[in-house]
Amino acid sequence: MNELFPIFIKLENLQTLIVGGGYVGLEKITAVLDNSPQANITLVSPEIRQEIVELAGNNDRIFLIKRRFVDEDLTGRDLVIVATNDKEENKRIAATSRAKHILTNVADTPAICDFYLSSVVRKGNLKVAISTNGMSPTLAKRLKEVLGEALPDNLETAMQQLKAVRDMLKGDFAYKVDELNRITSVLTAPVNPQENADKID
Ligand SMILES: C[C@@]1(CC(=O)O)c2cc3[nH]c(cc4nc(cc5[nH]c(cc(n2)[C@H]1CCC(=O)O)[C@@](C)(CC(=O)O)[C@@H]5CCC(=O)O)C(CC(=O)O)=C4CCC(=O)O)c(CCC(=O)O)c3CC(=O)O
Ligand SMILES: NC(=O)C1=CN([C@@H]2O[C@H](COP(=O)(O)OP(=O)(O)OC[C@H]3O[C@@H](n4cnc5c(N)ncnc54)[C@H](O)[C@@H]3O)[C@@H](O)[C@H]2O)C=CC1
Repeated sequence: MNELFPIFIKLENLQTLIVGGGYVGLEKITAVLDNSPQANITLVSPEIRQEIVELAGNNDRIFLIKRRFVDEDLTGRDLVIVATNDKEENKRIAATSRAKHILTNVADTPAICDFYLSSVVRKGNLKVAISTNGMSPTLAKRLKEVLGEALPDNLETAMQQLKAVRDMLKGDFAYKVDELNRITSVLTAPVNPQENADKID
């Protein structure tokens, strides 16, 4: 069973630290920025991939520190992603970070992560995050592709119309819930068997 609790975080309100500026560091900073372009990110690493340097060049919320991690780098951070190629150092950084109650992800050791990144389907305001509980990130990536194709593009219009109705509805909470459930019931109603039979004919 997957016991992870999914939440959607406003990273622009938090301070994120990424340790390691190699391939995985690049993947993680890209994942963060694709979802949360306003995120405040500090990345510390003695060697930093050119793609990361370019990202930082175009974004004044990204700070690069070109040296090895020191414990003081954790000061003022809310979220840490550890992605060096030194497994033992990754473990040590994670232990120090957790001791400071900072939510910590360690790219090469799921067992000591407080959270995992997910595969993300995005359609306008809709976002679906997929977790395989660390079992198969590749399956998560494939499912993202399948769901992305399957979800209709007009969901954004539906969402905007429902928001307008939601903003318009007067009355108490229970009334609003009833109304919104009534209007959207068509989305989950079983398809009329007679209608299907007509189509087959
Ligand atoms: C536990 C977790 C922790 C975390 O990183 O947060 C984790 C751990 C590990 N990943 C590894 C490998 C790969 N990871 C990817 C890809 C992604 N990995 C992501 C998340 C997660 N990866 C978390 C669990 C998510 C879940 O529950 O499903 C995604 C979804 C999100 C993101 O990273 O942004 C992103 C897809 C994004 C997308 O495109 O949608 C690929 C495929 C590829 O790159 O094409 C490969 C190679 C193929 C393979 O191994 O499957 C290894 C072995 C390293 C080694 O062998 O050295 C470990 C460590 C281990 O398992 O021990
Ligand atoms: N979670 C995931 O999605 C995946 C995780 N991994 C794992 O992630 C780890 C990193 O892999 P890559 O990025 O490919 O390695 P890499 O060799 O490309 O990059 C490692 C980076 O860490 C930096 N570094 C080393 N020691 C450091 C320190 N003390 N402080 C700060 N930075 C330091 C290096 O300068 C380098 O920039 C590996 O252990 C790998 O097994 C690999 C693939 C996917």
